[in-house]
Amino acid sequence: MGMEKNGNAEGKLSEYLYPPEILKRLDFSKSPAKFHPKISAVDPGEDWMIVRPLQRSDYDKGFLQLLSQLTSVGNITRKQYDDRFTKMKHSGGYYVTVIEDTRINKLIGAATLTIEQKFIHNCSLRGRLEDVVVNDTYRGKQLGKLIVVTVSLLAQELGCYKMSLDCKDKLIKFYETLGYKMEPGNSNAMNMRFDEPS
Ligand SMILES: CC(=O)SCCNC(=O)CCNC(=O)[C@H](O)C(C)(C)COP(=O)(O)OP(=O)(O)OC[C@H]1O[C@@H](n2cnc3c(N)ncnc32)[C@H](O)[C@@H]1OP(=O)(O)O
Repeated sequence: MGMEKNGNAEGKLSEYLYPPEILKRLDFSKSPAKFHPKISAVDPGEDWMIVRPLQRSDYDKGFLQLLSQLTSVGNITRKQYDDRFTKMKHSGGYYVTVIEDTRINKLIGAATLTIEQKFIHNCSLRGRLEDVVVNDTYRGKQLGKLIVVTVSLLAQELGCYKMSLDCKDKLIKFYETLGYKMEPGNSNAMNMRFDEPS
C-alpha cells in the first residue's frame, strides 16, 4: 500500500505538460536554421542533454530561476506553480518545452508555444512563441536555436497556419535565421499595460 502511494506520488511529479512523443515526430530538415554540428530535439548533441515538455517536478529543477533570466518572475510558491501547471494542462494549448542538463538535474533552456483557437481561416490555429531563454552560462552553443526550432516545428506539426513572436530589435537577426520574417506594413507590436501607472 505504502509503495503504491509512493509510486503514485512519483508518477505525478514526473507528469508532463503535454505528451513527449510529439517531439519525436519533428523533422528538423524542414527548418531553414543551420546547425553546426547538426542537432535536433531527439538528438541534442550531448548525452547529458534532453529536450522535453515541462514536468510538474521542474519547480525543483530551477525552472523559475531560468525564467528570471528573461524577466521578473516573483516569489512563486510550489503550490502556485502546481496550480498553474494543472490549469495549463486542463485548458490545453500550452506547450512549455525545456532543455535539461541531466548531470545536474537543472533546466538550461526553455521556450513556450501557445496555440490560439480561431474561427477565421476556416477555424484555424495560430501559434505564438513566448518566453524563450537559455541559461547565460550555456549561451552561444546553439541551444537558443534548438529550443526555438523545436517549438516552431511543433506548431507546424500541430496544425498552426502561422507562428508569431514579439522581440527586441537586437534579436530580429537571430529569429530571421530561424525562418521568421518582418512583414512589410504588418510588423508592429502594440501593448496596453495594466500593470503600471500611466
Ligand atoms: C519571443 C521571445 O521570447 S524573445 C526573448 C528572448 N530571450 C531573451 O532575450 C532572454 C535572454 N537571452 C537568452 O536567453 C539567449 O541569449 C537567447 C535565447 C536569445 C539565445 O540563446 P543562445 O543559446 O545564445 O543562442 P544560439 O547559441 O542558438 O545563437 C544563435 C545565433 O544567434 C546569435 N545571437 C544569440 N543571442 C543574440 C543576441 N542577444 N543578440 C544578437 N545575436 C544573438 C548568436 O550569435 C548565434 O549566431 P550564429 O549562429 O551566427 O553563431
